[in-house]
Amino acid sequence: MPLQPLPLVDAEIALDPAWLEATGADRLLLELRDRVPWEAHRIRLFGREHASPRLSCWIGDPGTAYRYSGTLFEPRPWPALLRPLRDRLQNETGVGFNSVLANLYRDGHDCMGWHSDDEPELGASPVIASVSLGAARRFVLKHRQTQQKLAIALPHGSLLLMAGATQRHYRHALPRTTRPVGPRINLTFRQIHPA
Ligand SMILES: O=C(O)CCC(=O)C(=O)O
Ligand SMILES: [Fe+2]
Repeated sequence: MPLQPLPLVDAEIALDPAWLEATGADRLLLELRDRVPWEAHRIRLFGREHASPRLSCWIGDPGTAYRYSGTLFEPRPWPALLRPLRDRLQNETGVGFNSVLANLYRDGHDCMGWHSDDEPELGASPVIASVSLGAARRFVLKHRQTQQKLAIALPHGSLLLMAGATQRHYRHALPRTTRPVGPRINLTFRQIHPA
């Protein structure tokens, strides 16, 4: 299924709900869960350090260190099973992704707060390719000025592409849920421009 553009002012965003076929997505979910060196990153919020409410791993080519929530993360090497995904994304988008932030949301308590992926090393108009595996969760975008909101379910095997001015005008979040949900892995492929 092709990427479908989502109607949202000041944004360039598109979704393919079934970018990966189901068995490939199943295998990726299980293997990533076992093989990625998941860490509880420390994040700084209002001057205090907390363990972030999810597990993460920063993966990338040498030279793609990433400053995020006040901490500098050195990249872990690419696991072999992510290379075909990165190559396919590069072929389909023309973007040379050199890094990926992997997040593991163990259950509905795990979440991600409001933010934009607008760190300077991502450049002026970052292209973010977000692949979701496992439990479908609600992803929410909110316009910085108008507060206009869009909520999208991100199903197993989906690809969400954010580009253009999306990060400038919108913040996004993955809210907590009280619904009983299984684990979810999200991969946000990025292009870091080394300083
Ligand atoms: O888990 C998601 O779908 C969102 C992840 C995200 O926003 C990020 O990694 O910056
Ligand atoms: Fe993000």
